Amino acid sequence: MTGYKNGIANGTNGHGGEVNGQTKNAPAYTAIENSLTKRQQSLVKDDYHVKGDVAFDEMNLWNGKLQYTNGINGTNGVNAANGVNSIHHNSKESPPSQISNFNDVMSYSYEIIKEIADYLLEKTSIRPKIGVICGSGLNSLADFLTQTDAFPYESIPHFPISTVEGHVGRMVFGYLEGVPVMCMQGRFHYYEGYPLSKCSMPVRVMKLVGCTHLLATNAAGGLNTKFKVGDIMLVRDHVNMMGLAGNSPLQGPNDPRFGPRFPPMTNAYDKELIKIAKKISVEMGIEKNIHQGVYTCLGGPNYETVAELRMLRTLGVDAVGMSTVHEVITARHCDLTVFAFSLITNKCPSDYDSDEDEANHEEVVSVGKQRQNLCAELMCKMVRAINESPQCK
Ligand SMILES: O=P(O)(O)O[C@H]1O[C@H](CO)[C@@H](O)[C@H]1O
Ligand SMILES: Nc1nc2[nH]cnc2c(=O)[nH]1
Repeated sequence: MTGYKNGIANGTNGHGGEVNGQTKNAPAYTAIENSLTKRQQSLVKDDYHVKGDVAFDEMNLWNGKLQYTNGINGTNGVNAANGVNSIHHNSKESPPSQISNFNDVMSYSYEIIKEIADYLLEKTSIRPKIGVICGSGLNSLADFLTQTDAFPYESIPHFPISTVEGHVGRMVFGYLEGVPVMCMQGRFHYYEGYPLSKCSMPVRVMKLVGCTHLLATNAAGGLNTKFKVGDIMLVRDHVNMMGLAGNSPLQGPNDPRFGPRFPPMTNAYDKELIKIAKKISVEMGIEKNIHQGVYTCLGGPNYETVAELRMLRTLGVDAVGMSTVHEVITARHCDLTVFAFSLITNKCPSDYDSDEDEANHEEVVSVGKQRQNLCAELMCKMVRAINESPQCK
């Protein structure tokens, strides 16, 4: 292991750093800073003032200089942008023990994600504006793309593989309604054994490929008694149960090239796009089957007990699944505009004597397949609307 010492700088990405106590200029960093939106700049600036921020504390970003007093160069070839604060841990040969999932949070540096994005951009001439994630049973949404270039996950450097039935495991580039998109035909879940940061890593790839929007779909259990199987819930908000329990895709060193240490989530799901989706549902004549609501993600893979479902309902949750929330947090962190919908694939029982069948994945996938055309139509119309929205210009 390279080991790490106080003040070691990164040499690979043009950043300066403090080497043996001397500060170097960081021109590349200024370019990154300039590329951030005003909102991000102000948040990153706030961030910089937060004492104890893991990766970038003691960083003099605003003078165009990057000073790491406690940067780390080392494990898995990471650079100082992923440096870990060693204030509590000086000059040791092993990762700080207080970061229990150290290798996980270090495994997808900005440079690695850039490498993935560059790999894809080199292999396709399509320049997507919108990243789409297909939920369980909704893989066929990708079949609506035209002029496609498809990349099985195992062919993409550093990519995890998809292990869940109903998730094909390909990144498909193509056009929907003439709009360039990239589509994850299969997502990664926490229950597959991937840390949340890895599950949502492709969202950062979407950002670096040039997307401005994320359109996420999922299969979910309906808690709201008004929801019927086959209905669609436009996600208005989420309750981040895993986050409340201390698990976040943004855990670990923050790299401000993606976004600020403490991103807000007040308007995680774009209001305008929800309005547009409602209008579209009227045009499609399915307004009775479209609802708005709150989604939550649990770790899975087991479905919920009746007591858990009652608790979630009390908390104001309308639909429950095992995905999306960490993807949305990652997307908002890097300033992608988000639209998401859940296909209600099963009803969640509220008592032990319920007539409802117990949730099972076959049913989930089968309802997805039955409703794929409806979901595809909504998705196509939303893609067209997003493309016409001012943020996409
Ligand atoms: O969220 P998506 O991937 O659509 O799938 C949902 O359906 C599966 C369970 O049947 C879980 O993976 C859950 O998250
Ligand atoms: N957690 C969870 N995920 C789902 N995905 C599809 N249906 C369900 C459900 O009832 N619960």
